[in-house]
Amino acid sequence: MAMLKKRKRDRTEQDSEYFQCYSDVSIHEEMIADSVRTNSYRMAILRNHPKLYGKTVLDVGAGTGILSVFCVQAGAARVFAVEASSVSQLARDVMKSNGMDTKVNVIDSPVESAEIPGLVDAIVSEWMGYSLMYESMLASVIHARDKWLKPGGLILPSSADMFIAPIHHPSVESRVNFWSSVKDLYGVDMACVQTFARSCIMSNEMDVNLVSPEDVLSFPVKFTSIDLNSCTQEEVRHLHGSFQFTCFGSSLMHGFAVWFSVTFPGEKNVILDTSPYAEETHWKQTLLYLDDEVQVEQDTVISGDISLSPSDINPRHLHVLLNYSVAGGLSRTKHFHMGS
Ligand SMILES: C[S@@+](CC[C@H](N)C(=O)[O-])C[C@H]1O[C@@H](n2cnc3c(N)ncnc32)[C@H](O)[C@@H]1O
Repeated sequence: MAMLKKRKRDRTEQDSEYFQCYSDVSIHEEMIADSVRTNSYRMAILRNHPKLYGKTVLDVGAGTGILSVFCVQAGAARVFAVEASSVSQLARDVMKSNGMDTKVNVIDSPVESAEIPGLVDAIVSEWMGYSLMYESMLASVIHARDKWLKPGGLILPSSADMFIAPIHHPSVESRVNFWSSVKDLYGVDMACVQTFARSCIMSNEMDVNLVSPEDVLSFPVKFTSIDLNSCTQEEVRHLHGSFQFTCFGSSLMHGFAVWFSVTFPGEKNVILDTSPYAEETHWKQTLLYLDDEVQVEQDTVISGDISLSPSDINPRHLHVLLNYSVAGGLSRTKHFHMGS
């Protein structure tokens, strides 16, 4: 029997599949309902009222249009709301419902092929995916910035930082231990499934999940930063950074958590923080599990490096390469995937 091989789709097919995901209401519902996300954008846009008043704004990936509405509320004279998925129709309805259809031009197109008359004073975009780079939407924002943003124009958000920390994750133990509890439930001994369960959980797939602050085993390390005013396509395609942690105390380490924050400039910066120490967002944290848990003690040193890049099969998907060593032991390498 012939092996089924994953067919590598061409870029157009991948993009239409990607925009199709944004044609459903549930993803927009999740984003708008994420009050940490939506209120951070709202506050950041309204606080930039002195820079937006009477100005022209480009909203890259406008979705249902809420950020464009905030821009008009902040005084923008004209907003180009560019949206490639079919929800652009809804954005148009939202503008009408809010009496903003004369100020906001909804453009149904990928930003890469949009026609914008002239340069803009500001760009706003919510482009961040899981682990910041999943979906690779930042490339579209950079494209728009280089083509349409006036020199010295405003870009919201203006920077992004990525963090990593070693973690304990109690769900690994509870899911593995579930198999030994089956005997109490139904009288059938299924403890032999535990090893398989552990290998499935601690796989090469990245897990989007929440980490409690008490399960972070050391101070986190900021391993890379992006300046949205100046970053290039090449720089953001491969993000890389190193880390060294000193553990707080005795614990079982299951892996690493990765998260990001973005900063909006203004008289007072607004920071949208997706860390385990901040209020929960729909991005949660991204977990990278080791193959086997490791016992760490107070002052155990964990060092290594991490790289993020688009997957070879689909550039919207994410590949992470992690090298790490615990207590000066053997250096280990693990590849992780999100999406493919
Ligand atoms: C994370 S959502 C944000 C939606 C909206 N701005 C909000 O804050 O609710 C990203 C949106 O950008 C759109 N998008 C992604 N890449 C795009 C591109 N190259 N051109 C136009 N729209 C794009 C997606 O279809 C999606 O609706």
